[in-house]
Amino acid sequence: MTLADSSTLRPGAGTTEQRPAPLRVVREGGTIDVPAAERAVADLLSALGRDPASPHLAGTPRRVVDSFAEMLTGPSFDLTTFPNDEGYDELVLATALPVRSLCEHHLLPFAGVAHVGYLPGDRILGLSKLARVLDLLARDLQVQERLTQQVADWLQEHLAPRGVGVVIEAEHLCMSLRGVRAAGARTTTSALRGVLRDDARSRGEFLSLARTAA
Ligand SMILES: Nc1nc2c(ncn2[C@@H]2O[C@H](COP(=O)(O)OP(=O)(O)OP(=O)(O)O)[C@@H](O)[C@H]2O)c(=O)[nH]1
Ligand SMILES: [Zn+2]
Repeated sequence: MTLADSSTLRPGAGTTEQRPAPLRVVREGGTIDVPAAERAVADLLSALGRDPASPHLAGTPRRVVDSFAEMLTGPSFDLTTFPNDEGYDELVLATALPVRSLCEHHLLPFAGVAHVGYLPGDRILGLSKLARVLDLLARDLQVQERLTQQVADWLQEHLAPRGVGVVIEAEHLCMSLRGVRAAGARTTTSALRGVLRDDARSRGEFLSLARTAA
């Protein structure tokens, strides 16, 4: 199935100097050809030696395509920001945000938590939007490293904070349920930008808070 790459998330039009409109975060393209996808799942069942016409499997192509559609498309939202009138200049950190994504190698889920923080510049972000950006970028065929970097780069570009930090800890079913079967193994990735990357004290504070939250 074809979905637009996460890099096609883009702001909507319309900002003014005095009262910026929120950026509309949308996903371009990525329409799923449902009948073709259902045929492909039925073909896969046949190729695996199963009878897709059996009463037990008759609804399976539809359910599989519904599941992929849910995991690969996400709702648009407004990236609401507020002026940082009080000049808040310490870390804003959201911890234990749920992450669910699909490994692009095996089409199996990986899931865990993310800790996403930023050092505000001129604007602060509606807190829920950290989770929404993460969720939308995660609804894709991914590797954990790319997802981690995409969240950091996207926030750096659209919020223009002084720094961004993202840590993701996840379990990959392709690694725990099959293959090497390392049940319970977790993978940690991080992406740091701006002051959180360049300043040792800020970097240490962010990583230690993220570690405490783990
Ligand atoms: N770097 C990275 N690798 C991943 C991620 N998700 C899955 N993989 C790995 O992708 C690799 C694919 O390797 P292959 O050797 O082609 O696949 P495979 O034969 O199924 O490998 P095994 O999983 O070792 O059985 C595996 O090592 C997976 O563990 C991810 O998010 N990041
Ligand atoms: Zn995998």
